[in-house]
Amino acid sequence: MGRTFGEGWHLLTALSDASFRCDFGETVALLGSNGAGKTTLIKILATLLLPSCGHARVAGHDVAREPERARAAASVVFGGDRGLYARLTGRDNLRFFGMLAGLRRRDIRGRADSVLEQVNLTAAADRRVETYSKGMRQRLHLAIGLMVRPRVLLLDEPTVGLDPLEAQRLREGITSLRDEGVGILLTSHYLLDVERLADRVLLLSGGRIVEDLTPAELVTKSGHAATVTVRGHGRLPAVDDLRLPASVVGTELRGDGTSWELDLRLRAWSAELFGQLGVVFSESRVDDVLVRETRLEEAFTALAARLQA
Ligand SMILES: Nc1ncnc2c1ncn2[C@@H]1O[C@H](COP(=O)(O)OP(=O)(O)OP(=O)(O)O)[C@@H](O)[C@H]1O
Repeated sequence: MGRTFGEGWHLLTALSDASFRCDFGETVALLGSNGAGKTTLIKILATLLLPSCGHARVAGHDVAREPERARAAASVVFGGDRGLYARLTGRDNLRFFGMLAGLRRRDIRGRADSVLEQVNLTAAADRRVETYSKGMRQRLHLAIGLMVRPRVLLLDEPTVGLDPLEAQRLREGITSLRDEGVGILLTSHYLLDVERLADRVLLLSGGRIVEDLTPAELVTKSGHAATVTVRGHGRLPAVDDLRLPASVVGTELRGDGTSWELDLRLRAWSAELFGQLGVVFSESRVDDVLVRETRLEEAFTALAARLQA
C-alpha cells in the first residue's frame, strides 16, 4: 500500500511500497526513524486514513471496501493519555467505549470485568481516571481496545512515558494477548519493547519496508553481534600478532602496563570462540573474559545510520 499527502509541489509520499503480512498469534514491530511512515501505516489499518494506492486487509477485510468489518476486527491503541474521560471511573470509561463500539448493554458489564482483570486494573476500576498514574491510563487504553475482543491489535508507541515497571506490566499483557492468538502490529521507539515483544521486525525507510526479519537476524545484519572483552595483567598483548578468529571485525586495546583490556567486536557469536580465544591468549595472563551480546538498539542505530547515509 502507499499513501501521499498534499498535491502538486506539496506532494509528500509518506508510504510508497509497504507490503507485509502479520499472522494471528504473532507480534510484528514497525521500526523506522521519525517520519518514516509508521503512524500512517497504523492509521490506514485502523481505517482512520485511506491508502492512496494499493490495498490493505485486516483479518481478511479490505480497509477501503469493507471498513466496518476491518474496524470491527481490529483495535487501535495510541500511547499517551489522550481520549479518556478523566472525571469518569475506569469502569465507566469502559462502559462508554463499549457502547460506542456497539456492544450489547447486557454484555458490557461482564466484558468490562474481564478486561479490567486482564490489564490488572480491577482494584482501581471504580476510581476516577484523573487519579490514575500514566501507566494505569495506558493499561486502561489497552482495556478499551480489548472490549471488542479484537483479532488484531494496532499499538502505536504503547509504552511512551511509562516507568520501567509499568512498561513491563503492559508488555506482559501484550504478550499474553499474542499467546491467545491476537495478531499484533506495534510501533515503538523503545527498542526494549521490540526486543521483548516482537517475533518479526519491519524496517521502514523512505516509505518502503526495506527489511523484514527477526530481532536476532536484525542484530546479525548490523554486522556486530557481540563484544568480547578479555581482561588481563602484565605485558600488553601485540594485537597485530594475535591470530584472532575470522569473526572478529574490530579491536580496541586499553591498558597501562600492569593491566589491560581488549575489546573484540564480533560479527557472529558462538560458544566455540571461547576455546579459540583460549589458544590465542595462551601466552597472556588473562584474568577475565566478558561477553556482551549486541542489543537491538545498537543494531538498529547502526542500520538506520547506514540507511540514512
Ligand atoms: N495529515 C498529514 N498531512 C501531511 N503530512 C503528513 C500527515 N500525516 C503524516 N504526514 C507526513 O508523513 C510522513 C510520515 O509520518 P508518520 O507520522 O507516519 O511517521 P512516523 O514514522 O510515525 O514518525 P514518528 O516516529 O515521528 O511518529 C511525515 O513526513 C509526516 O510529516
